[in-house]
Amino acid sequence: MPTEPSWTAPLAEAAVDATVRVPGSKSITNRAYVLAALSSGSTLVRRPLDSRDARLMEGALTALGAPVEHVDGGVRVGPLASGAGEAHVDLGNAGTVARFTPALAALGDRTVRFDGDAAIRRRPLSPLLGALRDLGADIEDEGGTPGAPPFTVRGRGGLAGGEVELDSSASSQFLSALLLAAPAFERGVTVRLVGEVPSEPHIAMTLDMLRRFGAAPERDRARFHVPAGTLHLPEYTVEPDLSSAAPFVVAPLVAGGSVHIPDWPRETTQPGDWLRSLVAELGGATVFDTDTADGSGLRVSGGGSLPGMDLDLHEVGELTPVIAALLCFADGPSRISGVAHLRGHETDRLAALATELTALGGNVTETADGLIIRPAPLHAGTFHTYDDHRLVMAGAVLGLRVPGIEVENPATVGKTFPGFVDAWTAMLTRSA
Ligand SMILES: O=C(O)C1=C[C@@H](OP(=O)(O)O)[C@@H](O)[C@H](O)C1
Ligand SMILES: C=C(OP(=O)(O)O)C(=O)O
Repeated sequence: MPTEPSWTAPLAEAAVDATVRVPGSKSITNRAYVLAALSSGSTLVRRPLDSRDARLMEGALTALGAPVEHVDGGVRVGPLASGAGEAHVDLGNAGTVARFTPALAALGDRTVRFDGDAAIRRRPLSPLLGALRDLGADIEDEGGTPGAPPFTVRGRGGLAGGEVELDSSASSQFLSALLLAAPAFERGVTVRLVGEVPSEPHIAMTLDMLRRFGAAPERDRARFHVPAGTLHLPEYTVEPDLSSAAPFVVAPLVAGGSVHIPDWPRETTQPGDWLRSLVAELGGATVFDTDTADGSGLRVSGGGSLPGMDLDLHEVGELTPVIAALLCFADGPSRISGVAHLRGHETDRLAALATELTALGGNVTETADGLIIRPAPLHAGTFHTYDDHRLVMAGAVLGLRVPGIEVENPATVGKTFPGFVDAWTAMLTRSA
């Protein structure tokens, strides 16, 4: 991964007062691309995310035989075309690519090798590969850790489908992967979940998007059934990424003032929408505004002191780094729980946050499934980011109140938000 000099996260010299446009949702963009590739006709995906993870998905689908074209108004993705031969898929450190694309290879007829960054080799995958094998996929481990990249999928031109058991407790993306590909199996797929699944909103997102593309998924508690069917949706417009919006949403709680985020959806399956209730619990306010010069969106305001919080983030785990940074400024102790699976994210996020916040003077301890954060004054220092985009965002939040926070390798935020540093700097420049 390319690295660059560290970035001194700017201090908020005044209350914030800014409009911030955030890029398209990673989770929605990469689902739309996968569903488009599984469809009978092409889909124009409007306002998609353009970032490392989105480009990796575009590259994966191209390698698997789907045409992907950047056109006026978005990205057009066409159906997967059959074709023999060998292909290679670069997973980078994109969970969505690593989890969503092996099933597509198993349904095709190429021999496809999957590998990516060193970090993706350590992230959980084997329960999904096991379920795909149970459904008839031919997947060969290549040395290393069994059930982890690198591995090779030998497509046999289709799979019958049927019923399969899945443990999706390490990542909701295993379940989403089977559900997204299910309509292309001859008999569809029925998944019986064992254990709990985190990130429930992302499962709702998968079911919602399947329906929009014409599938008929059904859920009965831990049993999911998606019948075989033909998908097609000529156009799909991607919502702004509400998890990428998280640092901007919490900025007024730390610095005072308000931030307007255009196009925040009134209804959404994105986990980031939960931030609206968090802001209210922390003494801030959110309002949907319709008549600003920048169009309709969400206005977030804050200003008072922050109480300590007891938060189970099981359903919204990807928000943890930014929330942990925010809670360092609370005037009472906080506990974050329900996120043991974050140890298998871009990095072990619980260990990384405890280490980095402690090094800056924080009183932060790791628990088995979360963090305990007690009030303590923070000081200047380097905030290491472990090639994790959300740690860059967390470092930026710390810098609002603590002078001299040096965020290491800020470019790694390009996984989901390539223009983050500029957008953050502009928010503070306009507000000063
Ligand atoms: O399906 C998705 O798009 C995602 C699901 C979640 O994964 P986990 O369930 O592994 O946390 C989330 O953290 C990730 O950022 C995106
Ligand atoms: C866990 C995350 O990413 P991925 O899609 O790589 O799992 C994340 O974005 O917080």
